[in-house]
Amino acid sequence: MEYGPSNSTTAQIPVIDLSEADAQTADQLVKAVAEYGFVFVKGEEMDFTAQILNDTFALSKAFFASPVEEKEKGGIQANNIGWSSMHAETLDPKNQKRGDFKEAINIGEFVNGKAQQTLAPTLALYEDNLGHFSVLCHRLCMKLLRLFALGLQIDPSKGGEEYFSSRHDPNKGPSGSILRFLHYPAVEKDKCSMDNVVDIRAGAHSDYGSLTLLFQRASQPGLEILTPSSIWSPVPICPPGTEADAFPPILVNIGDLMHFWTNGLLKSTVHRVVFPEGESEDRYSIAYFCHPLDKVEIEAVPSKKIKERGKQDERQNGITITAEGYLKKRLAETYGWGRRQDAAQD
Ligand SMILES: O=C(O)CCC(=O)C(=O)O
Ligand SMILES: [Fe+2]
Repeated sequence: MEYGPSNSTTAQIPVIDLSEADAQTADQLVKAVAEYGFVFVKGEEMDFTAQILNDTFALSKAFFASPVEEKEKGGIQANNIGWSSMHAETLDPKNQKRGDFKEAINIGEFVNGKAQQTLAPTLALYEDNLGHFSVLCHRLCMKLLRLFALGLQIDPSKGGEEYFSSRHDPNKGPSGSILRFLHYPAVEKDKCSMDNVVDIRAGAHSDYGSLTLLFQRASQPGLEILTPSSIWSPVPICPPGTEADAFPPILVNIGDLMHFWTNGLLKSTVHRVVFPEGESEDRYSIAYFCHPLDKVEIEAVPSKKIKERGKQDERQNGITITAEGYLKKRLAETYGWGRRQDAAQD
């Protein structure tokens, strides 16, 4: 069913206000991601403003509009950083004949406000703004990670509320966290064939890391999630009650690493991006993929809630892996980089 048709009813993803970052909010948040794998968050003190978002989207647009030769100079590398051209990525290889109808630029971590990669001239001019945006994203992720730990009732002697955030602290070492701009051009209907699902903007997949933030533009839909009953549901951009907000709430989803770490309590959900029905415009989205520090061992989380759930822990089957090892394995599977002969089996 991972390539089935879309339902017309939008997904009922909860919207949570983070202004009061208390135990009740933490509980709501954990419940939402345990059920849907996705949640919308809002709250003024997050430091994002409509202006910052508009400027960042404008920068993304300018980058994608720049000459191919310029973008190619920073082509994607095995470290997952750089520009991936149209169709270069195939997120659902079993069901796609052509690669995703998208291009993307992955920007790695900033160190003291400086990008650790050569930025194309369009982006280089705004390095400070990009660095600031990436800091705001990470700050929000740290806040969410604290709330997850609070909601999961992690043993205070084992790190308590700081259990996840301390393992994502950029001052303690590098991680695979990525700021990603995405561009999905509008395609004429007869040039793509969604009916037999040959072409898709982003194939069905789940994200790899701890959590992802996603920023969308009000008139550019396309994201869908696979619901537990195997139905594809469109994700609204401005869910009910947020229409009057200065900008749409930020969409958060759980990645596979966090799913594995919490033994499936915080759930990663399969999603995809489709061509909307009727007239469409280009879609621009911005994702922030938050990963633990490379060296972090993904050990069983000392949480009362996870224990109470009583599901068999996958890590008891002798699996020990670092965050870096986990990410490398997933990237090899997506891009065929450094693929080992046995990669498909594990
Ligand atoms: O553009 C979007 O809405 C989703 C992007 C996405 O799912 C991804 O890059 O992992
Ligand atoms: Fe994704």
